[in-house]
Amino acid sequence: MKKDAKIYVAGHRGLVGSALINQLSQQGYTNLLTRTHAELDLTNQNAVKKFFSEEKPEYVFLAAAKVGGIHANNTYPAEFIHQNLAIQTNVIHESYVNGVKRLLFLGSSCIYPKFAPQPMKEEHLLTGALEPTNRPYALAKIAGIEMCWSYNRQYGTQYLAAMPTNLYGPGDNYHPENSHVIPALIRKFHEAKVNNQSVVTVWGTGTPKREFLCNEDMADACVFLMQLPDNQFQKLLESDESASGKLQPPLVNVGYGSDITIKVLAETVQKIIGHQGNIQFDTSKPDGTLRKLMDATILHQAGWQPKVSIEAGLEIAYQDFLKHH
Ligand SMILES: NC(=O)C1=CN([C@@H]2O[C@H](COP(=O)(O)OP(=O)(O)OC[C@H]3O[C@@H](n4cnc5c(N)ncnc54)[C@H](OP(=O)(O)O)[C@@H]3O)[C@@H](O)[C@H]2O)C=CC1
Ligand SMILES: C[C@H]1O[C@H](OP(=O)(O)OP(=O)(O)OC[C@H]2O[C@@H](n3cnc4c(=O)[nH]c(N)nc43)[C@H](O)[C@@H]2O)[C@@H](O)[C@@H](O)C1=O
Repeated sequence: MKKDAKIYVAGHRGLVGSALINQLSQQGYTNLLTRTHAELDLTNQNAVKKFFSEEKPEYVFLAAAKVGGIHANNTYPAEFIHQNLAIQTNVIHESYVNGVKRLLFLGSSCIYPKFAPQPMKEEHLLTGALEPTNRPYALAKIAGIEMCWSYNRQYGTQYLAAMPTNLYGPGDNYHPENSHVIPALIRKFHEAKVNNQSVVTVWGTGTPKREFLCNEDMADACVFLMQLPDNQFQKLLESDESASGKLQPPLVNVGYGSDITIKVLAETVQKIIGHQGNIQFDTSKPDGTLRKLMDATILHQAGWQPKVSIEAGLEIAYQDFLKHH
């Protein structure tokens, strides 16, 4: 990507999109193209068509999506499948029609089977049943991967799908019910501290494990992937050398490398916030997948590693929460 290349960051005000804008700006990219949701509804086929034909971006980071935690996914399944299918279909197709050089589609670790072997490799896609709490979202993301792969095969495009693990960081959504676990716990422990409440309720049993990556690292990995020289990028698109010997979609895992239980996460957040008191587990709430650690060997072999530890990342996230609440 040349420094003056026209780069469209879809979803630039979101957790990942905002970090992408920071990362690209810091690296000297000067021609960033953005539209807010109000300016361009990516579920609107005609609006997306008009936007791409007028603007002709050269590179696309597709970080716009309907996103939420376990409760939101479970409560609004129709919105999750409809909006994600529409956004990605419109953006991927118009990228093809308008000659976009490279596109990075962001999926999610929930595309892998609920009981996939751990750590989960790219080749585990479509080898078993999905976790029910986020199946509509996961199926939309799987369709997005298949669409990237199909366009690459039929039209020779260069569309790569990156699968992030659970993300957090500055600019997160701190909604009490609809957010992911880290922003939810930051809010709960902070509110308990300022209101002198001794007990904080954490959903589920506390035993599920999650792998967490800071949005700054996620954006760094996305830019790293899009900057790969042609031969290396092409190799990721055509990675058919899996252990199973089967053809593989253009898919790459983006993870931190280790996971922790929700109980340990809650205790860590409690300590960082300085809340004194007890944690109680509400087992009427779903646990979701028990474990979903990614195997990020492909990305590591390409030369990328995360930089932000979970403790450092949680500190940064809490400071961001304090700035805005
Ligand atoms: N956060 C996480 O833990 C994980 C995220 N991912 C994936 O990473 C990507 C980025 O997620 P994240 O940054 O967390 O999500 P956010 O919800 O923070 O940001 C998504 C962005 O997309 C925009 N958007 C949503 N719908 C539309 C639409 N119809 N038209 C235009 N813009 C729209 C939102 O705008 P507005 O808010 O105004 O609607 C928002 O700016 C997504 O593909 C997500 O699936 C994958 C795994 C984990
Ligand atoms: C990234 C990923 O995010 C979603 O999946 P998830 O990993 O299950 O997401 P989560 O962050 O919401 O929960 C993680 C764990 O944490 C527990 N938990 C405890 N207490 C709270 C709590 O207060 N809020 C939330 N949200 N969870 C809590 C919760 O019960 C669960 O065991 C997908 O739907 C899908 O969107 C997706 O791809």
